[in-house]
Amino acid sequence: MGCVASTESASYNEDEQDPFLQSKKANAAIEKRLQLEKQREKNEVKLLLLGAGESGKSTVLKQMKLLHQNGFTHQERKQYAQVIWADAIQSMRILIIQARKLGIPLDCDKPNLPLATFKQIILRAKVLDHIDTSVAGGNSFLNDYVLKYSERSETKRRIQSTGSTAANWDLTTENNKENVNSGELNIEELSEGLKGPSIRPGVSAINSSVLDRGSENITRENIAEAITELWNNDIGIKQCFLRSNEFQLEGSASYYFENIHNFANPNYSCSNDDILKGRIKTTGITETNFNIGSSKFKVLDAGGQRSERRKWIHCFQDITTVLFVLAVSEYDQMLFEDERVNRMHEAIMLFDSLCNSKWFINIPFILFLNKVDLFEQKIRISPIKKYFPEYQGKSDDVSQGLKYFEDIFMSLNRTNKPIYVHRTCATDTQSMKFVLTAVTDMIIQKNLKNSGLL
Ligand SMILES: Nc1nc2c(ncn2[C@@H]2O[C@H](COP(=O)(O)OP(=O)(O)OP(=O)(O)O)[C@@H](O)[C@H]2O)c(=O)[nH]1
Ligand SMILES: [Mg+2]
Repeated sequence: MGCVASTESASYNEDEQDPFLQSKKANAAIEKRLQLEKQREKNEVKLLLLGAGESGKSTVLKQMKLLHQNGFTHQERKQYAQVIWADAIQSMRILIIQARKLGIPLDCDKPNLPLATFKQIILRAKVLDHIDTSVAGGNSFLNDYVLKYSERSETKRRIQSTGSTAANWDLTTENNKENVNSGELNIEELSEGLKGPSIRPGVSAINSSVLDRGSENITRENIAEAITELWNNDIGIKQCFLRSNEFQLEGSASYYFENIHNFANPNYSCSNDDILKGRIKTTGITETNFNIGSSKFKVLDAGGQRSERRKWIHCFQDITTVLFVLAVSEYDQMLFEDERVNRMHEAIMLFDSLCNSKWFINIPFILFLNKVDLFEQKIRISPIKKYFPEYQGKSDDVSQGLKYFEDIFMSLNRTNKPIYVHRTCATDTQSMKFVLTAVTDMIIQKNLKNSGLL
């Protein structure tokens, strides 16, 4: 026994001193590590979310976080509470202003009606006095806020945009640059000259006295009450809302109004549904990692507005699958960036250039026909034919309408790659669970097959 042991030990020592054997061992170890790395890489999926602004890309990512991560952080819940509160007040303000522009009579413009007081509260409230801007996102929140709500920026957007099609997503062009300057913070411009009739004595005495003491005395409760009253009781506001495809309004405005008393609480922490309904524009490209089954998913979420698209090319390398999100309900709306361009036309142009680009010749595409819930509500009041005269289907037939747009997108594919289509409502967690499970399973299977692991 002892003899064997001593022989082994001797041979071990000899091996250790043999430089040839040592380097052979080191090579073998490196080889093994590389093999493992390759195996891991083969199991890694890079999913790229693309589509025009507001189509729902980040909402899809949020659903993935709910499904495969621990959901949202406390900070995110607080941040969305601030952003939604600001957007709710501005959305009601926009409805009042746009009603005037569209010639829709408002009950809150009628003298002697209590609604006039509520209108004044909304027009006079200084939104930024009522939120914690640092929690809402600091400078990027302010920049986005100015861009969204300043009338001056609105005019500038129209002037600056080229309005042409392909050039808008030329990754090298500087034409789409939007000059965001926080020095232009002039939100009160919105209500200037639109103050309407003065408040009559005796009408809604409590709120009138709030206003008499100046806008700094307007509380969050006053604002929440005003929004609720105008939303529930002013027929003109509802009529204007039904025509919101004619101007820019947050897609979830009605949800904000209906839940305004939650957002009015400065300590409110958003629920999952609130966050799914809330909107924070993506700037740049975010990367989120998930472990799904034995695969690693790297999900890249790119900002979809025109000025953001110049950055896209930086993440086109080594993509496993592209998920293109289309807001199918937006066939009757104009771009936020350029109000002369129809949102569906923009999405068609975008899909055409991406699907047939050299980067993605052999990369499978998934197409989400998103916002089907809004599409269903909309087609009855806003006929597809008015915006797409070639449409031959019935004006109130949801599946014919969806098929029409699906066919347009499928016909754009001039490559041999497959396109997998799903009809989605990205804000609906239950249905998205099924869709995303099917999608990720399919991607994993395809990826393993392509890597020779299956
Ligand atoms: N009703 C409804 N709203 C949706 C749906 N999908 C997204 N939204 C809402 O649409 C708004 C925009 O969604 P985002 O996910 O931020 O859009 P995005 O594509 O990431 O936009 P960018 O970051 O600007 O490119 C949010 O308020 C969402 O809640 C949907 O299927 N139905
Ligand atoms: Mg986004």
